[in-house]
Amino acid sequence: MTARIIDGKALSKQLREGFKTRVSQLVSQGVQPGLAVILVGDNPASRVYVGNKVKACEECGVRSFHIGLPADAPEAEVLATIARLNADPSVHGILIQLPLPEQVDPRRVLEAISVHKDVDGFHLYNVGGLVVGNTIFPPCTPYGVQLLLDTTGTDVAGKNVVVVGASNIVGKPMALMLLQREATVTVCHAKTRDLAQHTILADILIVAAGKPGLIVAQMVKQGAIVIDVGINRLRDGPNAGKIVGDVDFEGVKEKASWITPVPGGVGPMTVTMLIENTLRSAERALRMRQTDDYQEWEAPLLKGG
Ligand SMILES: Nc1nc2c(c(=O)[nH]1)N[C@@H](CN(C=O)c1ccc(C(=O)N[C@@H](CCC(=O)O)C(=O)O)cc1)CN2
Repeated sequence: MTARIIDGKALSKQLREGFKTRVSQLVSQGVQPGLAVILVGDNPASRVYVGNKVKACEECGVRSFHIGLPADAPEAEVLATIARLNADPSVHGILIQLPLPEQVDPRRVLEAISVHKDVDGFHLYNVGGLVVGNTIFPPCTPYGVQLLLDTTGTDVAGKNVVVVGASNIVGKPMALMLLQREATVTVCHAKTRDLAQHTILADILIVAAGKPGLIVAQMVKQGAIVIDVGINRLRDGPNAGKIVGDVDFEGVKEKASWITPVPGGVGPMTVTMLIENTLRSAERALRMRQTDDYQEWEAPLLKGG
């Protein structure tokens, strides 16, 4: 059996078409959705990702504000930039591209973003919301994976899901989102002994470890759904420069029922869900303006955020 492909590029295209209608509706009510993207330094991969985010904004009619800060920008300058954007009503979403240079503490910076504009979903309030199944902005990559899984028509309730990788931006939130949907979730990480003994039991295998070729066919259950979140640029060998995931695609596709490619699987969905969250934020801002009552849909805690 050869797996069917879960096409993140195609789903992204379809979702972005729908976004254009939502943007028109917002604009007709006087709200132009806006996303601010902060890049500190000039990491080449980060520059590409930020460029993709700005391009996606243009495609969907979202106004983008690209703020570039030098690699040696002090943390105070980053915090001051965020404070300015928090107060700017034309900005509905703020994201700071990760990783950050070492002089800038990512936690301090992420906590400085208003929870109302935290479209990456990395603020502690949103992270905590995942634990109780009620977050304002789900983090973009796991949110995208959830939609990709939905396209297979699979109900995750009761399924064995194994998440390989326990990062704060993918593995941990992914596990919480699937637990909320009543999956039986196992999280594996760098210290996990005998990874294959876990992965072989997975009805759904989600891999976000950042290690090319980590998952090979013998580690995968026949008929499993395999989602590859890894994005690795090969440095050496005949394929140097090529982008690959964490899964040996050619081998595993002969065993899985569904599989995401890299590129063209999860990556494009990360950017698409960022636009979804930005639109959601602009729609919330409009509702707040119309009713002047935050408590109608959010906890009072948010009032000062
Ligand atoms: N503030 C954030 N920083 C980072 C995040 C994030 O969600 N928020 N995630 C990653 C990087 N990332 C988005 O920022 C990201 C990575 C890759 C892709 C993507 O579309 N990949 C393509 C291949 C790209 C290529 O050819 O180079 C694909 O998989 O098809 C989108 C977003 C870390 N930082």
